[in-house]
Amino acid sequence: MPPRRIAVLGGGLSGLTTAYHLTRLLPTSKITLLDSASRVGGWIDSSIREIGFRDAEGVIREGTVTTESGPRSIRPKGSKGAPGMLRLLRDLDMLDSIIPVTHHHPSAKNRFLLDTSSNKLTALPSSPLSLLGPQPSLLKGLVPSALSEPFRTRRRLDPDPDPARGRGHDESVDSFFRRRFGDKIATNLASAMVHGIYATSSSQLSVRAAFPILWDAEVKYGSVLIGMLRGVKSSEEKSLEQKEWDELGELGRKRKEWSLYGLRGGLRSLTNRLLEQLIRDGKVDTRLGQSATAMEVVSPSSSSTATANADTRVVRIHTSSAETIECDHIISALPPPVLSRLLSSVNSVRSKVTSNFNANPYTSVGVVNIIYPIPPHKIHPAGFGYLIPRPSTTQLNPHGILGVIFDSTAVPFSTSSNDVEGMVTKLTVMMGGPYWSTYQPTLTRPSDDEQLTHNAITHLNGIFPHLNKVEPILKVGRIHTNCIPTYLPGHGDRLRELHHALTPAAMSPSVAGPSPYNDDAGSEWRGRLSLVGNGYGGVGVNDCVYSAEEVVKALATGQATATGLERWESWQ
Ligand SMILES: C=Cc1c2[nH]c(c1C)Cc1[nH]c(c(CCC(=O)O)c1C)Cc1[nH]c(c(C)c1CCC(=O)O)Cc1[nH]c(c(C)c1C=C)C2
Repeated sequence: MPPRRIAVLGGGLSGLTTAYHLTRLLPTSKITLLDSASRVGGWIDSSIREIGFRDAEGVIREGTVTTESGPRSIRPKGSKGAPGMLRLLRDLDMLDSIIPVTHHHPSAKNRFLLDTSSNKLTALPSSPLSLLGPQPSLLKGLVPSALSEPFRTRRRLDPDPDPARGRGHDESVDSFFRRRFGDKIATNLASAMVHGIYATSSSQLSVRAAFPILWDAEVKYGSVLIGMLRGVKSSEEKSLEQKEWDELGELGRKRKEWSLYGLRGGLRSLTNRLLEQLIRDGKVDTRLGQSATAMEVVSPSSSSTATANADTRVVRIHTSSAETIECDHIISALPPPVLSRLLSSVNSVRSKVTSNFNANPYTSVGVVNIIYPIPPHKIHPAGFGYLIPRPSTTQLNPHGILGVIFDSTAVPFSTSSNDVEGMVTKLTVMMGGPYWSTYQPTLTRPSDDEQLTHNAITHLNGIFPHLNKVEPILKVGRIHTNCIPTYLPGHGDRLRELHHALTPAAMSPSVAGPSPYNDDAGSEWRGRLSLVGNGYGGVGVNDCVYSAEEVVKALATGQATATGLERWESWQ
């Protein structure tokens, strides 16, 4: 029987999408959504800003521009959640808001790395043809490394004593690339890619959790290159995916031409629209500015007629406004460490349920949006932006810059002929992450947003000297503390353990081997807790939408388990 009363914790994209799907698939259930913030959206943070400036001819211009300090674009392929995201946009009547960026757009073709030894941009190869000529210093050796990769020996899947290389079932991205492609590619390409997605060190991040396709390619074909050419998905997976795209009709075909897409008004237009829909439907009790402070599994309150046995126990949530909410099921979209604190707030026994939630560190990213009153072609090449590989010493990157997004050309937000988007240059500088935590010597995290902004501008002036003479019209800095989890090697093993620990006892397979934990502790949560959000199966917006939809489907169709971690059942 699906739960009657469900509480969703967290009002970011994952929590809102969960609540939305609950209203569709479990329309008679009583749904409560809690978020400590007074606004929804979580890390999605778009702003429409009014600007005024004098252009090169001295004419005063006024208008609005969209800036993003979190995610800003969506990929129409390459992740399980890609069709679900487009379905969501269609069902919310938002297809007109899509701004497609086709494969021919400069943003799709021109991506750069910054060589910190020369402060020069290096174009990443955009096609096999571009690999034929001489390669710049950062990419020297790329072609021979790639061509020799299929002949490198395959990883032995036995236990490895080096924790950085995992437990034989996993290893870090850095270790994987060193083995398969050599030191140069690992240092220059893999580290930059990891900066641009996870804002962390490639030596810490699990390759299997973050880039499963690479791992699977080696397991299946003994080579990443051959795996990429032949594809790693089973024919069953491929036909299920194709079915989802076919169901989207013309949209499912059109998206093939897109490299990525943005949304008019920024990604916040999606989270705002979700909230609007929840309010309009009136089926979700949305409590903003109110968070859960503790949770426990208890016998129903005295007003209830049920008897106090294991089957009738309920979840009691204590909230920051000193209220209590009773429900049958929790769907948590909170960061796992925050959830762990809530779970152990009443019963503080050390269990797998609580300890595995705390296994991954989180990275903090400084984000600075800057707008200059001159068009982009006067400043930078048209393209997506640049990433900075991990330098040999942090002194070569004294402000700990991870990358810069050329927002004016990455996603063309311009919506009408009389707006000012095309007359200005929007840049976003991303910094921090491992420079503030793991890279040695560690750099000091700026003490305030002003220092952060100053560092971003100093960096840009060094790369584009022309900017030294131009005063920005707008500069806004913000540190997103603990915004992206770093999935450490062994992430999948820990999620499988968590899945078992949260699965109703009758369904739970026994996990072999001695355990340092009291495996019974936390067992009251079995069958009462589902997990969604970026703490588990991917940090992208598509991943978040996917995890939300899957959990709701599992609950609504009365699946044996709905932990949200079913995928890791087969991880070994
Ligand atoms: C707040 C900063 C973020 C950084 N990474 C992410 C966020 C939200 C998450 C992310 N970024 C990318 C992916 C890949 C898959 C995808 O969904 O597209 C993920 C999961 C790629 C990416 N990297 C940058 C951009 C603009 C994108 C496109 C997706 C998006 O709009 O977020 C640039 C970038 N992101 C980060 C850094 C340090 C960086 C540097 C230029 C961290």
